Amino acid sequence: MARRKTARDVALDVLMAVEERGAYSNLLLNDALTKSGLSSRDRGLATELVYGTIQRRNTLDWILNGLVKKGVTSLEPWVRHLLRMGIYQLRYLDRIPGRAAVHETVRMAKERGHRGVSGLVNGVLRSYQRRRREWTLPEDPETPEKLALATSHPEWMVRRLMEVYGKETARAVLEAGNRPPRTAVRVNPLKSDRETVARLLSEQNPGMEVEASPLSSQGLILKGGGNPARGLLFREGWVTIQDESSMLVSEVVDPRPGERVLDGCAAPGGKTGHLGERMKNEGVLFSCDLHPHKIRLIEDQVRRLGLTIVEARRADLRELPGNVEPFDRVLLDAPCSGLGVIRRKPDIKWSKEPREVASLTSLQAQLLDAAAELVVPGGTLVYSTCTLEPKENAEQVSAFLERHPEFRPDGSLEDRLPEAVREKALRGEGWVQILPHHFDSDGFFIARMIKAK
Ligand SMILES: C[S@@+](CC[C@H](N)C(=O)[O-])C[C@H]1O[C@@H](n2cnc3c(N)ncnc32)[C@H](O)[C@@H]1O
Repeated sequence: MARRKTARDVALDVLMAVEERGAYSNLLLNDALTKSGLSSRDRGLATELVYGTIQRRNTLDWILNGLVKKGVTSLEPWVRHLLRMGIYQLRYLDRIPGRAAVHETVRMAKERGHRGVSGLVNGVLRSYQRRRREWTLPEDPETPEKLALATSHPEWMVRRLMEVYGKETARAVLEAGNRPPRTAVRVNPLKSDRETVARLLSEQNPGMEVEASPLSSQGLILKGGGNPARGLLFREGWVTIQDESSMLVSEVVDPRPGERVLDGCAAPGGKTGHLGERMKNEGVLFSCDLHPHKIRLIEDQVRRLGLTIVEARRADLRELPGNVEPFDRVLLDAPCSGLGVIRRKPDIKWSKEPREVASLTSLQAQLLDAAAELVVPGGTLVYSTCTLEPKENAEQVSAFLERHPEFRPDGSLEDRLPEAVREKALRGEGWVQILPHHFDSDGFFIARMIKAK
């Protein structure tokens, strides 16, 4: 009978699949954990190994390049992932004794390869244990190369962040990228209120600390004490797991009951759900996405929340003008390079390339042009991304406003932002940029514009 998979086996399978299929680590990991039958402790270890190994890849490869004769790229992919995971445990997981990490890694090498591979794995890990002082990271990294190594990000990203935000801020952003994401939930005002839900969550989850979010009036931050996605409050639609910066987006859209609202890039439906809640389930909420397989995710979301005003449809936003009546408010939460959500999806660091930004900015401009046509005179357009790249954010919006003199940046945005955001975030005319270290939340850009009457 086949041996049951351990946390390390599951983690290695996910690491290989992320690279082979180019899929997001969080989706693959969730899927693998659901099928694994692992205890909650082992699920925690598998999660830490997957995220940690991807997060620290730069630093791990720097070490491995000093230990593997022909360098880390000469290794078969599974051996490379296994060694990265082994070194990760030795370097970053103090609670795992070194000999257990080596023993388990060598066992996996034996099971998956021939004797030569397990010999190599054993030799590399033991050499690292003996020589680990040789890999001391600079305490105050001055250059982009050193900062890339110390924070384990690709050099092009470090250079770009330094160029845009300066060295100190870039470093704070990069360090925030390595911190584990906080869990936040949005309370559904159609079912309850923030105080009641905070009390229920604390009662139902011993050890969980619950705090009000400084970013959203509907948000709660949860620390420790279980997974809210498994609880009754989630299943019954009282809460939705969502990052606090994301919550701010629908608050800035500020839709009113009875209006016609479009969520133009909607899947998986996090913001659609929030818009529907704020509309008190009255009016029309048209929610579309390009990819047919994602429409079900929006439908599941709105059903769970008890929303009946949502029409979820597969559509290319660029083809909607002329085919639907215009809307009082349009949200364009555009596809982007995702540099603000690296702590949640660390694989973005290694899968994105600078040239992708160029193709994304051109897609975003096309989406914005289509969205503009879909707003009624006097209506509101909100553009948001979860990235930190100005070409996709403030520069994108400036170019849009030049192409569309019928729109003006909305100066009232300032008054709509919570005080904490006004104090910390970067702001321009009608836009706000939250960086990941400001609130330990996702990095987000939000711009609000008004169409002339
Ligand atoms: C950042 S995600 C949206 C996240 C969503 N607003 C939420 O809060 O859950 C961007 C979405 O845009 C969709 N998309 C990309 N190109 C599109 C297009 N031409 N028309 C409509 N949707 C598109 C992608 O499939 C993706 O789901």
